[in-house]
Amino acid sequence: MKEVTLIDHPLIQHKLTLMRQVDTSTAKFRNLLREIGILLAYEVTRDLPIKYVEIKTPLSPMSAPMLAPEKKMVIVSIMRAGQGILDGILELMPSARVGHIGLYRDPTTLMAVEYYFKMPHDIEQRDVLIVDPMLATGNSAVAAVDRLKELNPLSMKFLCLLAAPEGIAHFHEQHPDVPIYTAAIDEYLDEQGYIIPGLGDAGDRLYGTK
Ligand SMILES: O=P(O)(O)OC[C@H]1O[C@H](OP(=O)(O)OP(=O)(O)O)[C@H](O)[C@@H]1O
Ligand SMILES: O=c1cc[nH]c(=O)[nH]1
Ligand SMILES: [Mg+2]
Repeated sequence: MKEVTLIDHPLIQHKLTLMRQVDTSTAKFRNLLREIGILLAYEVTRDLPIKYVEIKTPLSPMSAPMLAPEKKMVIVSIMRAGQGILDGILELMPSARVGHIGLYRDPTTLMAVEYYFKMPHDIEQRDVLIVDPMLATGNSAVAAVDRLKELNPLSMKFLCLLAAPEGIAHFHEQHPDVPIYTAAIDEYLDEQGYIIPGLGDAGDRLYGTK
């Protein structure tokens, strides 16, 4: 399949530019990521199926669309930085089930190291939306999908804010069946595996740890 969807809505682009700026505070960065999470979730759920139900307005009966109840989703956040997008998505979909996978990049090998994994028990009956603001080398996203595939969910999508071409290529090579949604594709990775121009270390900027 090998799909990349660029979600380049003007509101998202504007907010992303504010996030990238070096002097944007932790509080502003956090709020912008939450707001972008809402907008991204709106776009990425565009294909959710609907069902018609009979309702009454104050003036008339009608057959009206609602989300099909059998279409069950789980949002999987790659910690830490995924939590920032997750907060926005949950504002839009407050009853969504949530899974967490804790991964950090080893700074020398740039490989993902797992430290936490907790998913809803019925994930094999659900469609998974994995969220992480950054797709850099792609090692974290690939590791998350590797782990989730062991649990056999119905489908998976990967949603991020910024992707590097190298990360997209690596992810496509390993998981051509999982579509990527991103708000921007940047230029390249530097020697430390940071996205250029990027926004820096998303987790550190979100939580003020640097
Ligand atoms: O594509 P990759 O090269 O794997 O890089 C992307 C990963 O790096 C960041 O997490 P980080 O390891 O910094 O952990 P953190 O969120 O706890 O800061 C980011 O949130 C991704 O998970
Ligand atoms: O640029 C990058 C690359 C990986 N992780 C980040 O948070 N930022
Ligand atoms: Mg980090």
